[in-house]
Amino acid sequence: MIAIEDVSKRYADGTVAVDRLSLEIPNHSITVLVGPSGCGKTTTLRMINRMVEPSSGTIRVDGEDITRRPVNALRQSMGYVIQNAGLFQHRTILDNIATVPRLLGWSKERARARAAELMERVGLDPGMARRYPYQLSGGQQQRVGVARALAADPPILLMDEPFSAVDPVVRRGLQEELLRIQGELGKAIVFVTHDMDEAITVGDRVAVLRTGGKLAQFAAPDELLSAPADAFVEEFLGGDRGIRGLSFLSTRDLALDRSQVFPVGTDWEQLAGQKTAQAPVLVTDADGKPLGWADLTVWTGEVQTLEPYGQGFEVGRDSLRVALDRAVLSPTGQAVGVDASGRVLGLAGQETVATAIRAARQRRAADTPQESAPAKAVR
Ligand SMILES: Nc1ncnc2c1ncn2[C@@H]1O[C@H](COP(=O)(O)OP(=O)(O)OP(=O)(O)O)[C@@H](O)[C@H]1O
Repeated sequence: MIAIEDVSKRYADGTVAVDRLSLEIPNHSITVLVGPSGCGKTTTLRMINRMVEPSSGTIRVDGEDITRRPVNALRQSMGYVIQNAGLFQHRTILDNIATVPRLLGWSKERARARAAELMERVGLDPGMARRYPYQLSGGQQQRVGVARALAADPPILLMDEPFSAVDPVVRRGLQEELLRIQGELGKAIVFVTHDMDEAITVGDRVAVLRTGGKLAQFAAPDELLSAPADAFVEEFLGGDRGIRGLSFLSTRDLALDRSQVFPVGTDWEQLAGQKTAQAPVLVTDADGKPLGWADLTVWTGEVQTLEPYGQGFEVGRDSLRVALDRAVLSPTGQAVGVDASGRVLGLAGQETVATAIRAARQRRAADTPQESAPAKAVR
């Protein structure tokens, strides 16, 4: 654990960048520092690896005051990733990644073998090993930056706006990749961004700083969205925080309706005469996978041309936000809930989703353990 205890930083010109900051950053989690430009995020991060020395206060790693450790040893225990990756332009991708192991005295072969392993881990094609940074896209360069920071397997990873310089689509890919890697490696990651959406996507806990380097709120993303500490945090979170908060509520307990789901081979003529046929029905293939919507109210002797069902949601994996989105976009107002292999489990209309939202809110208000556990956004 990294413990920042009552730390302040006043630069030589008198600027107070960080003001009496206290934070506990647990192992095996991603802690995000977020806030407007100049609020002291980078200064805080750099005090952890002693690129900047605090004016007062103490920082401990696993209980030990970091000023007691030799700076080199401290930095080797912390991978560091910066915006634009900061790669060595005259070195190949493989040798960029092998930099720290080589500094630690590993043989060239061992360091390169480790670098090749890391390329695979961060999703880089092995064919890129011999290329130079300028021959890679911005997103690929960032992956190299992450691989390089992980090369000596440090327990701590410091990331300063690592994905800010790439376009939004690539950025989302990098965020997902980071979460996947973290799921495998379980580092203590401190991640700086000025983008609240990014903070909420990658963070287990988010520290919101205000100008002048003061902590405004330190909380799990769903708590930030549902209970911002003050007007500053609320404004920084931006609009539609209610809808965004649905990303943290699971579809696991949705009351799905199966009464309007029928497989091919159903006796449609008989069904057309029944009450169920007054609403659109979802037709599935023999395997239970959705084919499309059919309208049996105007029976012409065969099933009307099927209307595409659009996209479904995976029950338990996707969030209520996704389910609501699918219901809003559905031609029938019903979202199609499927299992991991794509078979239909049932339908959920907007009202069903709204009921699930109310139930989740009530559970949260009652603070049952199920809802009070630190939440990571489902999809
Ligand atoms: N070496 C320095 N000397 C004097 N002031 C500094 C120095 N480095 C940073 N500052 C000031 O300290 C404050 C915090 O800067 P810092 O870079 O930590 O903020 P930040 O939140 O990371 O900003 P950004 O999002 O724009 O990168 C700013 O007012 C900045 O101008």
